[in-house]
Amino acid sequence: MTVHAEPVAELPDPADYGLTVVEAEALPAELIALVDQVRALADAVAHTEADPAELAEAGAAVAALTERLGATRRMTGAMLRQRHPDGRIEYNTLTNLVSGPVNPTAPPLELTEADGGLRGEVTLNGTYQGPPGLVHGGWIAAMLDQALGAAAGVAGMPGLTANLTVDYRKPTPLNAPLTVTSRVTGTERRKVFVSAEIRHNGEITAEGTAIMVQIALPG
Ligand SMILES: CCCCC/C=C\C/C=C\C/C=C\C/C=C\CCCC(=O)SCCNC(=O)CCNC(=O)[C@H](O)C(C)(C)COP(=O)(O)OP(=O)(O)OC[C@H]1O[C@@H](n2cnc3c(N)ncnc32)[C@H](O)[C@@H]1OP(=O)(O)O
Repeated sequence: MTVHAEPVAELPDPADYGLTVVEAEALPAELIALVDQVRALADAVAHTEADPAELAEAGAAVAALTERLGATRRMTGAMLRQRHPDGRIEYNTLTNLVSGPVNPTAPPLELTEADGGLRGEVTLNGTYQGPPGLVHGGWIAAMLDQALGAAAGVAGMPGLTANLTVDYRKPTPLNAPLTVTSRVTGTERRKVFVSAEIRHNGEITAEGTAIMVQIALPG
């Protein structure tokens, strides 16, 4: 494959695209803890057999909390900036569906640099269910897409997914540790070729490849 694309010398600052930037260390620990509580709440709601009176009471309590927390609201596209001790800077959308630290719908999947790419561990609860006891195929694709996009991003070539291919090799279990890995495999003009896998007990359950097209620099 011809290699033409160049990592951007310095990642574009999302503020130059008109986006709010939040420093990772500015996120209150209480917010992270609340997000975790809401994840557990979603799982409890999805599986509860509580009686109608208790459900009505819980619904009213949640509605009151929603109103209270909704009173102050960040912009939708806010970006998270992480400054690493070695000077590297990483950006992610704060409420990213797969790995946003303040999105209760996102599992706590943190991808960190390893073996020339990215690696992360995640255990998915029953709210990610497709077939009984198994992770939903659309969610598997979402996790692969994120790992693929983030691999291009940390390599200094952030872009949008133009094309995504997923192969489901084995059923991916719920409530079991999964490993997600990804890396850049090549570049051609603005195209960045990436590949990723999800493993359980060392065996690949799903793998994907994508073409990410590098975003245009502001201005
Ligand atoms: C807003 C930015 C804020 C600042 C950000 C700063 C830092 C961010 C850093 C890191 C971010 C980190 C992590 C993000 C992680 C994950 C996010 C998950 C990924 C997603 O969730 S992302 C959402 C879904 N995604 C879309 O919403 C894309 C919709 N789409 C489009 O926006 C356009 O479609 C686009 C831009 C893709 C291309 O449009 P375009 O006009 O720019 O480029 P063009 O068409 O000229 O194509 C150029 C070359 O790509 C080839 N090409 C194009 N399409 C192809 C296809 N389908 N298959 C095969 N090849 C294809 C052409 O053939 C040509 O190839 P060649 O060079 O060989 O001619």
